[in-house]
Amino acid sequence: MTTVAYLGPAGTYSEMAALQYLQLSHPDLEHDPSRMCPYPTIPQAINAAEQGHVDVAVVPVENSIQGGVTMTLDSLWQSESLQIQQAIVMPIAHALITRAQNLDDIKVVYSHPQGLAQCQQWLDHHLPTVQQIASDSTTYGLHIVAKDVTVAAIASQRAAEIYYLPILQYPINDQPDNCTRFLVLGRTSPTTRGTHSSLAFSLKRNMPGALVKPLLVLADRQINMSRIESRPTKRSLGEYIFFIDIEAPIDDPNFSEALQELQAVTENLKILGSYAIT
Ligand SMILES: O=C(O)C(=O)Cc1ccccc1
Repeated sequence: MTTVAYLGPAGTYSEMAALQYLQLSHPDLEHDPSRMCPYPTIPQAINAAEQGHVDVAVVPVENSIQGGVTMTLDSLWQSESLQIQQAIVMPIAHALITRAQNLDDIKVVYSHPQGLAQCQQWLDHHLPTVQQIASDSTTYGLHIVAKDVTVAAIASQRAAEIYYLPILQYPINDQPDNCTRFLVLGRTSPTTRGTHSSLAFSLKRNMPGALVKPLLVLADRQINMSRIESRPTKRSLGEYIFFIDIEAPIDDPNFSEALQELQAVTENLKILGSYAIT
């Protein structure tokens, strides 16, 4: 039985992505709640998959407006055994969930940092003096919303239904085309043939042109990158790990040869997975 770790409690966008994954990968199976394993933070969900407590973890990795989810990128780099099995892109539309009758009655608003950031202009305009509290997930604050009529949370419409709480306004995200990419991480190689691959590497020395060399390997072989992002190595200021997405499967011969060449011009090269995007 496939078990799935995700950022909880129930009603998060990660849970919606996890349910979509189960439906796509096991269309014949009936929905079984015991497959769904909520964790309070993204690193804990990833760790559960790494330790083998669950089969896969479904975690957000990038938002179309806010960019990379740094916790996911950092955990992936540190992971010894996890591979990206699949990517899932989901549209995200946020609701303001509260028992308050008017916006004027709201004193505090809770959400995940991505939720607050994706509604920043709306908040500045409609709730300029309200205290914003960043929490581990969009649904974390809903138990407080249930008790206190001056509290609101930014979460999904589905979350409002699950907790039987009213929506005062929807949608409140600043950009209508707000999307988040989620990754399915597991200890085995993906079963379906990939179309995309992800790599991460650190550089040998902090010297002029160090990043150009790996990029030239890809450019010379006409290999298209669909994303590049850097994160600090945490060793010393100014040293970075680069995360790169490639529009090619890992078993493409041209790409396999590029990987050999990349070994020579990087310090530590990690293949994070070769997978399909749904
Ligand atoms: O907190 C959630 O619901 C998540 O799954 C993380 C998140 C938050 C905001 C947008 C997309 C994902």
